[in-house]
Amino acid sequence: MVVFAVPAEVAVILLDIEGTTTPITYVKGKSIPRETFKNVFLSMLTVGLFLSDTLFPYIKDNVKEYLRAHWEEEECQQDISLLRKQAEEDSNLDGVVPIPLETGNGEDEVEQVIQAVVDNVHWQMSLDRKTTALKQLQGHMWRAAYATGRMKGEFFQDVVPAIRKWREAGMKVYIYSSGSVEAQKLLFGYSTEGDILELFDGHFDTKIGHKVESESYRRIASSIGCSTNNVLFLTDVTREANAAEEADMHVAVVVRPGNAGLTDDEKSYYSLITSFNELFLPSST
Ligand SMILES: CSCCC(=O)C(=O)COP(=O)(O)O
Ligand SMILES: [Mg+2]
Repeated sequence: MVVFAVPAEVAVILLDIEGTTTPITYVKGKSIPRETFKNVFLSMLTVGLFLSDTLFPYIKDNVKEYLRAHWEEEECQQDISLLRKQAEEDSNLDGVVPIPLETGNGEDEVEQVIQAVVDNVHWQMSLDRKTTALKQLQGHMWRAAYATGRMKGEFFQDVVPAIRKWREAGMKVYIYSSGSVEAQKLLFGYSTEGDILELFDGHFDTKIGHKVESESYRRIASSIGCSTNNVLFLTDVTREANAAEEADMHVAVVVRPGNAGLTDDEKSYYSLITSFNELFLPSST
């Protein structure tokens, strides 16, 4: 087993979600050929099993219905204002879908605005954008899906036992994901392992800054009340690892089944782990 020796100055472990604690297939869905899907689906029905939904496909399939059902609510209107503002900022990007203002001109107009929001969300998701506006709407949509048990957070099997061990060793554990803090709390609060929110000392999302900008990692350390070199950041994305390292955090790149491949240069430059069990804490001697 490869071992990553955690430097003695590290007191905080900061975790990414997608590709680090949680399979990418749970976030983005599985691309299964139609025929295979039909067969799997039929055999699941036969044995009375049903898979829980995965995050992004749920949004794509349900966004229109959600907007229609929640249109009059303040929270939904705030989400749309934020998406509209983001679309204005994106006006120079190829394929952007602007979101018109509603002027109170009847149901047809509402349907047109809803369709624009749906198209904008689909466009952003096709590019896997991590805008705060998109992530905020997604978080609100997942709330009902988790609460009804239609969705349950999933983790690689080493994740929860390792975090418990780190905490027993005195480490603080935080999450930093592009998913909104609300969405993070749903994932860990309604999971296949039950409610495990108590395992985390706090959560950060893109409101603190984007994950590929080093300033975000300085802000996180300052918000935790420690120096950046007291933090070890675990992520599957080397651009994020690079930004954290630039801010003087320690980093290890997590290699999981289904993650994007790394170049030879990335493989030789970064410390790589394939399981949280490969972290060796100073106190575990
Ligand atoms: C609460 S998890 C939602 C996942 C998500 O929306 C996402 O964009 C994943 O980003 P990450 O920063 O965890 O890789
Ligand atoms: Mg990730």
